[in-house]
Amino acid sequence: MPTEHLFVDGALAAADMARRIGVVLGDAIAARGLASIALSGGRSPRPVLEALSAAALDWEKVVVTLVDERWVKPDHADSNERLVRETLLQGEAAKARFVGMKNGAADAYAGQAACEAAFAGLPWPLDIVLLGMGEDGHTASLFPEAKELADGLSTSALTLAVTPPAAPHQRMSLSASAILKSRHIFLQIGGAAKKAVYDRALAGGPVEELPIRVALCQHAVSVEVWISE
Ligand SMILES: O=C1O[C@H](COP(=O)(O)O)[C@@H](O)[C@H](O)[C@H]1O
Repeated sequence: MPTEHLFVDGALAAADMARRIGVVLGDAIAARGLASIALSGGRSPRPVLEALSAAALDWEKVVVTLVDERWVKPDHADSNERLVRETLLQGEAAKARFVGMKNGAADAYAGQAACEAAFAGLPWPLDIVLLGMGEDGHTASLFPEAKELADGLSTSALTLAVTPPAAPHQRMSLSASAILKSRHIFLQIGGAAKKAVYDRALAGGPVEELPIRVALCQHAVSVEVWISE
């Protein structure tokens, strides 16, 4: 069962999540000399990343990467790399080592091998994988009904290319096995619609129906969830 942090206000939830991330990264640096975090994109993480950017950490010892990426140029409005650069990687936090998913290949499928090679060089297990969730139950870019979902749930590769059935842009995503190669999974759930999906996912059922169950219905990695109204 995940540890739930409940907030009436999304801004308070984001501030608390940023504080907790800072503690875990600081502890990792103290214990191992290095900290690592994989970040989700979309709308939800923005206030968390802005707050985290101000954390008093030895940022040169932090590796920042992505849980998923849209196959668009890094200056595109939908780029998760752009989100991370504009929010987290500012001031002292710009000293962190960023490893993105997008490369120069023409599409995500052609770019997967180079992305996989880059991700093989990350310090696994990652200290934190920060997940979001769509109202369809997708997490990272593991979408229900995507033709790549079965592969994403079973492959031992760290990454895979995905075409979302109903969302724009090809994606690169962490696989389920990579998400679980982590010391902590943190999840953001904002609003009543996502809370209803979260409750349904927790109740159990096929992971193919609600891929967020990759994180919620397992016992190998501790999961903390920040829930706001
Ligand atoms: O497409 C994506 O969606 C989910 C949820 O995004 P949000 O905008 O509803 O917060 C996100 O976790 C994922 O990383 C992103 O690429």
